[in-house]
Amino acid sequence: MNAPEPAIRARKLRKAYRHYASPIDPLLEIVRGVPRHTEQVALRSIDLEIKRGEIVGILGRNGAGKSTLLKIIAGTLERTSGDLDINGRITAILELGTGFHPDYTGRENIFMGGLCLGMTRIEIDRKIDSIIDFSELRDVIDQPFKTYSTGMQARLTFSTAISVDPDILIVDEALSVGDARFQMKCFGWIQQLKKKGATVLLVSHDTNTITTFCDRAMILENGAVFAEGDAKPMTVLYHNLLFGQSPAAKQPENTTLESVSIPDAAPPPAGSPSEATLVTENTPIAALTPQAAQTQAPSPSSSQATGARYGSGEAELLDWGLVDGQDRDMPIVASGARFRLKMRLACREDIQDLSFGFAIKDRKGTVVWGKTNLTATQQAYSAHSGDVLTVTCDGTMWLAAGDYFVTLGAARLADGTKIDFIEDALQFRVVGTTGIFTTSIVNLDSTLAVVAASTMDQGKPAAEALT
Ligand SMILES: Nc1ncnc2c1ncn2[C@@H]1O[C@H](COP(=O)(O)OP(=O)(O)OP(=O)(O)O)[C@@H](O)[C@H]1O
Repeated sequence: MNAPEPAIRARKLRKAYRHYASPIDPLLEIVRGVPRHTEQVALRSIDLEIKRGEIVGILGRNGAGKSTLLKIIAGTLERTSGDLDINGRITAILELGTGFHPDYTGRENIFMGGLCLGMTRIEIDRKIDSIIDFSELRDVIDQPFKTYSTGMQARLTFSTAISVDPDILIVDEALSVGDARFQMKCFGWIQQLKKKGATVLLVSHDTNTITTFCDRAMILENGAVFAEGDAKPMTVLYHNLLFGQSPAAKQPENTTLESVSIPDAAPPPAGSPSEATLVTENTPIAALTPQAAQTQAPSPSSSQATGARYGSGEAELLDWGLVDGQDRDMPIVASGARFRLKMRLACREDIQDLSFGFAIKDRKGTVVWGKTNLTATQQAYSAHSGDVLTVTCDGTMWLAAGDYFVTLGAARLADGTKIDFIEDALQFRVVGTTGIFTTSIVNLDSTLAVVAASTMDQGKPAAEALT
């Protein structure tokens, strides 16, 4: 049996924009037959294949060629050379309000947008109520589009675009301007679309969005596919690209990464994890203790994981860990146990505006918790060359069962420059969450009670009947 046709297939896709010094130059070029332009190559030679039903994320720095690629796939921009096969009805949300007229009302713009998307008037008439409902803009739908906030424009653009039930949906950052609740609604709709077998191509600079929603991701760099593979390793690689060494040193062009294999957590330390004792409960979170410079070598713990490391080098993390009350590594943490996250940072220079942070991510790369001295104390910290700072963060593990990763490091408060940051520096497993849904994300400290009230209680306030 033949493999099903991919939704999108590109071979040697190239795009060179022409720059003319003067508006008359294109005409002179034709008349005189002599080139009067310079070329900006936006896409060099892109090969890609996207299967039906896949959600693929595209990452890349500013100017990498993402929008150019999406516009060519969407058919709004001509390619210079190469082959492109598209199988299915395509809808693209490339820029907010594209094709929408600022003086027309929201309702009129739904009509115009719908016609541009290939719907008939009858089809639009049939769908307009559900479009307005999805946008949640019924109160202002008869006001001019130009009076809408950016988020409201995003709602109308998205709601109109998705009403055609596309086979292929292309979204270029447009969702990032909507508020968080509307974004969730859109992503929920995208998941539904995927279940129906549609293909989604999503550009986002937000790596959480990529790991949460995408099956695969692709990094564009300098107009070429730098790497592609499972979403999670691609986001780690992308961080490397942004903050680490030069791309050439990290990953050869056009290579495919295998998915990150998450090793099983090591066995628990001596003593059952459920016996994990309180770690100095009264120790303040992010207690920062400057100490005399120490030369102790890093001591890898059993829960150390691997991840990208990047930073300016003004200070260096010496060691880090997730430990219990006796300072033992906790590769396995019982739900409800106290824990301490810690790291030691050796300063090579005087640093006036230090901030430190820990974040916990789940297997998909979604940050499920994070804390810095800024959120905790709203203060930056000053350190001198030669200081070794010990940073600790104590807490109670109320995450649901599963595997998690800790990202940690130090940054400058003023401009966010990373000083020494390690993605996924630690890995741990939470166990012992009985009595909650296996799909739970957190294990809230909760009890379930049922009170049977007789019909005699009717008329009493519900709260009273339940106490
Ligand atoms: N209309 C244009 N005319 C000339 N050059 C262009 C044009 N559009 C894009 N470019 C150039 O092509 C390259 C790729 O641009 P593109 O917008 O595709 O990048 P991008 O990855 O989407 O960037 P960003 O993340 O900033 O949106 C850049 O060097 C840009 O300057």
